[in-house]
Amino acid sequence: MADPDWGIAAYTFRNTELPRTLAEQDGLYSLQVRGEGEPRAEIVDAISRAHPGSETDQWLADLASPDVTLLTLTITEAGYRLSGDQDGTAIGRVLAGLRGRHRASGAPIALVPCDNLPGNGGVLREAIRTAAAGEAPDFRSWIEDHVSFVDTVVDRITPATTEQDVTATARLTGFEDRAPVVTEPFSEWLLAGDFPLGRPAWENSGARFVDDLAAYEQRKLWFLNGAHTLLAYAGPALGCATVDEAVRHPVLARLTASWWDVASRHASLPEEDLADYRQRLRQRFSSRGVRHNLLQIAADGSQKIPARILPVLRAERAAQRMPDAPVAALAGWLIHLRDRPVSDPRADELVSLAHSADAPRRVLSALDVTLANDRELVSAVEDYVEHLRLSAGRTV
Ligand SMILES: NC(=O)c1ccc[n+]([C@@H]2O[C@H](COP(=O)([O-])OP(=O)(O)OC[C@H]3O[C@@H](n4cnc5c(N)ncnc54)[C@H](O)[C@@H]3O)[C@@H](O)[C@H]2O)c1
Ligand SMILES: O=P(O)(O)OC[C@@H](O)[C@@H](O)[C@H](O)[C@H](O)CO
Repeated sequence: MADPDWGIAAYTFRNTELPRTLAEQDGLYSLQVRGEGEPRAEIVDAISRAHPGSETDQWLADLASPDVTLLTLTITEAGYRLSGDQDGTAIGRVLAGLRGRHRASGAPIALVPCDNLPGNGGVLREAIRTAAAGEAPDFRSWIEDHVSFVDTVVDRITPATTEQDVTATARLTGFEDRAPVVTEPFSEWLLAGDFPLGRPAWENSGARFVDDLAAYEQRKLWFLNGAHTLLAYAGPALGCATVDEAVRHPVLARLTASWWDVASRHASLPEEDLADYRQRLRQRFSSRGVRHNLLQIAADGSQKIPARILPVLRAERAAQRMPDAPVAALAGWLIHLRDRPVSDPRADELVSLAHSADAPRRVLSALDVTLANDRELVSAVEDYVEHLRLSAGRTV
């Protein structure tokens, strides 16, 4: 492990099976790295304890303890949304933990979101501030002074584990592991922010600490996640199920390259850097080592498209251009909302809009009213739905 002086107390609030499985395995799990050559596996011993979120007292005790110096969160993009009642949400649970910490020791803490959101540290800060609006003033000012919100970019393609992964890992390690993780060889973890009570030596495992990661975050969200989103919606419309299959489809390969060309026009990093990242992405996406299911990536489009696709599309429309790749992503999303099981915090509203008359405009307006008022764009999305339908040779 990166730093044997540290250990992780892991909590999952929705999946009650995983902490039980991990506890039965003494927190050990195997990491299988699959690239183009032979897969390799290692046993990870970073987790000291695993708890279901129902162990509220333990959660509160951990967060109150000054021995706990940081909290990472991986709760998907949708996890940062606030609804009326915070109880039972991830943000509500973190706030309850901070309240206890303030009362108990008042020790500072670093919060480290690891989800694919632009400015994820700032997003978390705003969510906590909003949730704490009705709290006592001294607690609110303690949050401002003692809680550090760290920005991160986590870049490693790690699809959900399948039963085949479980079997293959057992064959490789000889260890019967019910919670293996399968990933690719590439990995990049960037962090920017303060750790007031210290942190593990993550740099020993390749993490990089930078002052400002906005340009890297933009590159990752647009080039990797934006292309994933494009493929997740246009891919199934053309009969593809996984990322590696999709990038071998001639129409999708061309759209992906076109997306990267368009995104390059507006990205902040130098052209050589973007070209190098694209080159690596081509290899990463086409690897048959990790089979990344497009329907997994298709979840929560309403939370992902605004960060990954719309900034580039807006910049292109401002320049009076109509690039086909972002239009294809939106058209594919419309087909997805009509035809597939939709997992999204706004699913009911979006599915109903997608089946309404004037669907392209109304679905777009759920994301951005200005874009929905762009008649040329609405009509391009409508035409692209038809184009995908004809390309697939099926009725949408
Ligand atoms: N897997 C990857 O390749 C990868 C790489 C980089 C970043 N990420 C980020 O991590 C996130 C999670 O990916 P994962 O592979 O760990 O997925 P996962 O399905 O294994 O874990 C998601 C976790 O989030 C929880 N969750 C889901 N919706 C939630 C909500 N509304 N509120 C609170 N918790 C919620 C689930 O219970 C689960 O514990 C992604 O959405 C992405 O933002 C993933
Ligand atoms: O649910 P998402 O779209 O945020 O994530 C799905 C994949 O795009 C994502 O997990 C990538 O594999 C990851 O971001 C690579 O670093």
